[in-house]
Amino acid sequence: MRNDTFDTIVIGAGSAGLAFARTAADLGARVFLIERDALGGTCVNRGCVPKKILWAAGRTARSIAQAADQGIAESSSINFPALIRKRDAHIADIRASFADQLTEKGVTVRRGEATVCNANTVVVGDKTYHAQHLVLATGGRPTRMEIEGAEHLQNSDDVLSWKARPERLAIIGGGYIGCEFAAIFRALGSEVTLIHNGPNILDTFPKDLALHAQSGLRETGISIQTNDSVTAIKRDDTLKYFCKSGRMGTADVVVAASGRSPNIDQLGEFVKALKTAESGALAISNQFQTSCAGVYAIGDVADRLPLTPVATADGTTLAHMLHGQGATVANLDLVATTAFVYPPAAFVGSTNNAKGKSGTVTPLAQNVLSQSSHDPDFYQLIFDGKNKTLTGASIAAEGAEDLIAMASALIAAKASANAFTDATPVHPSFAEEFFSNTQTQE
Ligand SMILES: Cc1cc2nc3c(=O)[nH]c(=O)nc-3n(C[C@H](O)[C@H](O)[C@H](O)COP(=O)(O)OP(=O)(O)OC[C@H]3O[C@@H](n4cnc5c(N)ncnc54)[C@H](O)[C@@H]3O)c2cc1C
Ligand SMILES: NC(=O)c1ccc[n+]([C@@H]2O[C@H](COP(=O)([O-])OP(=O)(O)OC[C@H]3O[C@@H](n4cnc5c(N)ncnc54)[C@H](O)[C@@H]3O)[C@@H](O)[C@H]2O)c1
Repeated sequence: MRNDTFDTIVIGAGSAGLAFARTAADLGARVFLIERDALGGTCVNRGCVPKKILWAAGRTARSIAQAADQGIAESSSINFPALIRKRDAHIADIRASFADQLTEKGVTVRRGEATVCNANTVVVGDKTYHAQHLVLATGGRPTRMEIEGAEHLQNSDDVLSWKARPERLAIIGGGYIGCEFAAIFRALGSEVTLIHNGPNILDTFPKDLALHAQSGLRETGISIQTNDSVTAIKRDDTLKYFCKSGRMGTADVVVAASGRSPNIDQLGEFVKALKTAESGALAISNQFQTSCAGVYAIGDVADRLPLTPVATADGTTLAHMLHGQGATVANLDLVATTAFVYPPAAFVGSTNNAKGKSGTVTPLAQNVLSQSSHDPDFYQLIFDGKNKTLTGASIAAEGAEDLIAMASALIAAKASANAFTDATPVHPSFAEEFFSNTQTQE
């Protein structure tokens, strides 16, 4: 058997590419996986994992700072370099375990930058490889802002490789990344300004949840400038940023978190000619096929939802489609998501500002609990007006990133409003409050 010819070539060993390669190999396919950087891609090396470790440290710092309220003596000092060393060692272990798994499963891994010649041919360095199927799983990168002094900006890749914590931080963009970094670095002791170009942060989230998160971030001392943007950065003896509103600020670091762009352009002319969607990502069919037969796209490079669980699910599904008995494509309406602020803000399903949703949405219950606590909890349940089945949920509370998965399962099971009346939650608990309000406000 030729060692340059495979059943499938996969470009990119991030969440999507790894899921595809592992599953396809389990199904008996000969898989060739190309990666130019570290195994694990964005999520493991410069995304979810390093971010969540910092988030967990920030949560601990906040708990210690609030301990005095509970009669516990307060004392905290953060050794940032030690935290980063521990985090990076953990990430190195994950990468090593990926390498072992791929070897065990017989996936051929090639390190280097891939260029696509046609639907069946890929070049890495001076070698050419062939396959029946080609899977593009090249992910995305931070979008470069085109402003005066852009060379002074840092991005999420830079933030997650910092060895020291900046004292004064300005962040441009109030999406997931901007809000999470703002919350984390504030919790770790930095002075933070967040500059967002819309009327409120987290503008892809249900409005009430986004406003709740915004006021929570402000309460921690983060300065949030909405309907504003940075137009220029200048460095002389200090780093200065100039805003559209006329405001000016100084910071040790200015971070651009204004969005991400799919990695399409570096793959060669053949891929550049594939059809893209409005989002800029590759347009795909409901079988993940791009505009060229035999060429597939999964993960952030494809026009889906740029989240790890979607990349992983789609990679697994496509492997079953190409090398197994087929599989059902993950329903994006059931994908739960969380912004890791404090407390985490999570939602799933239809929202009061969801795009493309039809029918009536009736928020049955909405409440702010624990007025005396530092982090009031928030929830919102959306029921289909006619059938009173649960179609959406928002939660901002300690543990919301886990609770929201239960809401997703209830939506999948088409739970009715009665499910909340029939079930008896724990006392005293957050669930107790929102179950009983659902019952009384129906
Ligand atoms: C700061 C941050 C925090 C995040 N937090 C979360 C979170 O908490 N939860 C969540 O669900 N999602 C989160 N995300 C999003 C998540 O990381 C992505 O959705 C996910 O990693 C996408 O996986 P992927 O496999 O599509 O792409 P990637 O993981 O980006 O992998 C693509 C791989 O392709 C390689 N590649 C690209 N071009 C080539 C080429 N020409 N040749 C060879 N190799 C190539 C790249 O080096 C990379 O390793 C976060 C993202 C960021 C940036
Ligand atoms: N917890 C998570 O699941 C998580 C965390 C991080 C990232 N992600 C994924 O990564 C994707 C990218 O995240 P992101 O936060 O970079 O992008 P984003 O598109 O979610 O948010 C960017 C925000 O920046 C604002 N913006 C753009 N240009 C601006 C400017 N010039 N001035 C001020 N504001 C500006 C936009 O209005 C937008 O709200 C997300 O959509 C998400 O899918 C997920």
